Amino acid sequence: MATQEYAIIVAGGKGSRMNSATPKQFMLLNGIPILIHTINAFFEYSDQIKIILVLPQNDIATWEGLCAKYRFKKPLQTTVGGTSRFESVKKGLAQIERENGLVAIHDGVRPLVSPDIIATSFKLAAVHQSAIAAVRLKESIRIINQDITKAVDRANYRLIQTPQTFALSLIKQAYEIKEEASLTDDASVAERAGYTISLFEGSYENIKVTTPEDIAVAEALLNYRKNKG
Ligand SMILES: Nc1ccn([C@@H]2O[C@H](COP(=O)(O)OP(=O)(O)OP(=O)(O)O)[C@@H](O)[C@H]2O)c(=O)n1
Ligand SMILES: C[C@](O)(CO)[C@H](O)COP(=O)(O)O
Repeated sequence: MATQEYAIIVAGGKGSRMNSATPKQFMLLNGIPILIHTINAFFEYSDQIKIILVLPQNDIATWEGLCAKYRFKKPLQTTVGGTSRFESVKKGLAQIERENGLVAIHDGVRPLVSPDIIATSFKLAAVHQSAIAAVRLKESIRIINQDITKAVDRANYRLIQTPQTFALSLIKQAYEIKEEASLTDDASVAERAGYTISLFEGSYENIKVTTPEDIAVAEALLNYRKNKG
């Protein structure tokens, strides 16, 4: 691996939409915490990758317990997150001293990311400076303006996922901009900072575990994968 590859796995959120006492990144899928599935996918992609894991301040002890139980091939660097995803990513980036290399920023709660998707994101980011996983819409959509709704062409839209992989210098510079609520992902931050965004085909399996039914969907997808072989 000529270029150093990093992954920032953001798991610093509270999971308020999940309505669970346990933050969703620590909830179990087939008996294994969501975050462990996510980390394993990155180590399956490469054992040379440097992982920076962003955690909630209150869950460091939970994490230490998981480390003792799951014993990763390589050590991970950890840091405490902030009050928004933007702040958590920024804190993750601050852990990387180098300016050259590539970094995949990934939601800790997307446990079904595949090593292939991670590999594609690094390959494309090496060429285009950014590589953002995205999927086509499977349903019709309408735009809403007060009481009036209007059909729009779904072919003009994409659902955006992570990993969102960038040249390190680009994304470090981009994250110097002021935070705004509309900047919900890293591509929005890079775009606001003036950079062009490159998309690539993500996967419908790469769901974000957000609300309670997503746990059942994620487990079903894990089993689907296992049976597919
Ligand atoms: N302050 C935050 C907020 C979010 N995240 C991470 O960003 C990813 C995507 O965010 P989301 O699904 O919105 O997670 P939460 O913020 O935890 O959920 P909610 O919005 O329902 O509270 C998650 O892996 C989450 O842990 C983070 O690292 N730090
Ligand atoms: C980063 C992200 O997962 C891309 O789809 C998404 O923007 C996070 O949004 P959320 O509202 O914070 O879950």
